[in-house]
Amino acid sequence: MKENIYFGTYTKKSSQGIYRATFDPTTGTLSTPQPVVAVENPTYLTISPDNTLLTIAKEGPLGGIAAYDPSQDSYALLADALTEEPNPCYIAYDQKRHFIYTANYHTGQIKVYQFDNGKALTLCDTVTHKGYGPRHEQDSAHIHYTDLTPDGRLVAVDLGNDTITTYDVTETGKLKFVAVLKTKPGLGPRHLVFAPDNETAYLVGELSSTLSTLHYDKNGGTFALLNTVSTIPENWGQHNGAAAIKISQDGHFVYVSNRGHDSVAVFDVTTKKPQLLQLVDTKGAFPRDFALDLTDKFLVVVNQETDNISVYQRDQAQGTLTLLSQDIPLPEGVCVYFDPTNA
Ligand SMILES: O=C1O[C@H](COP(=O)(O)O)[C@@H](O)[C@H](O)[C@H]1O
Repeated sequence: MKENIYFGTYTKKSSQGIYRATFDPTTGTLSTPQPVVAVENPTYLTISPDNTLLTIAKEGPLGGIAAYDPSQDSYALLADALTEEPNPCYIAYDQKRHFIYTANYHTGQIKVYQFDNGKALTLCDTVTHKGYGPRHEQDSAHIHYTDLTPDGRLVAVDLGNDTITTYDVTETGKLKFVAVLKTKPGLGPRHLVFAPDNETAYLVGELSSTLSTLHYDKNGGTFALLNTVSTIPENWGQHNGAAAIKISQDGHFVYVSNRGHDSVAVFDVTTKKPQLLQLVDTKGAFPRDFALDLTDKFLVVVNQETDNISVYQRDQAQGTLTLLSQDIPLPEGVCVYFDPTNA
């Protein structure tokens, strides 16, 4: 069965908003993405299990989130929550509690919304981080990611103050601080993924171009650092900002995109000490995001600055990638999302 794939974009140049394409997992063929939702800066998106498209959104000076109905081609707007502030950069949905969480890089804030009946978005809580780091990009807190831990806490990754913070979520959507891990100064943590064992997490450091292995202890809600490796070659002398991180369904391989080196780094993580297997050229500039398809046999990456998508076949036993295509057009691509509801 063909898979639906959505692309979030910046709309600073020619992009019209959210794009959708179909992906054939028997051949690895991706159709040319077409615009489906006209919205400013849908830079991150997700689809809830009950089939609501939730996205970062902007409307002139207002920033926030919006919810659309993807069951019809009109993608009717169900609800939005926009206020006078920069738009966030990450959105997550909590199916069990019907909450939505956002991370805002610019304000250093996490917001929690209730999404009842799929019709109204009510703000339940706002948490503001403080602090900074040694790099010029770390002038203040810059939360880049917030999502659920496997045991239902919330974890926030702050690039600005080099922290990984865990929160409990109350029934009314309030966040209660649990614990914080301070990384090496200047690491610039951006995103993390959990392994299927639910106690190992892999963290990408944007400013340091690193991949760190963390141990998550669900009893105390704490993270501990196990090791850190580079995502780029030692002799790379130009700018690089590591960006997206994904893990294979079997938990054996981790993938990280490198903006600058313009590659995807492939790691074997079977021993929990990542071993670099491959650095594949993304055939474009600034690979901001990528995703493994629903079968885990392919990887699709968007090159933000060259407006193209590249597709790779993934060897499921070895973890390695082989380029299949590199010239599928997509303006200002920043998010790749396979719709899990059409699996
Ligand atoms: O990875 C990055 O993300 C931040 C946050 O995204 P934004 O769309 O909320 O601005 C961005 O500012 C930064 O340039 C980029 O490297």
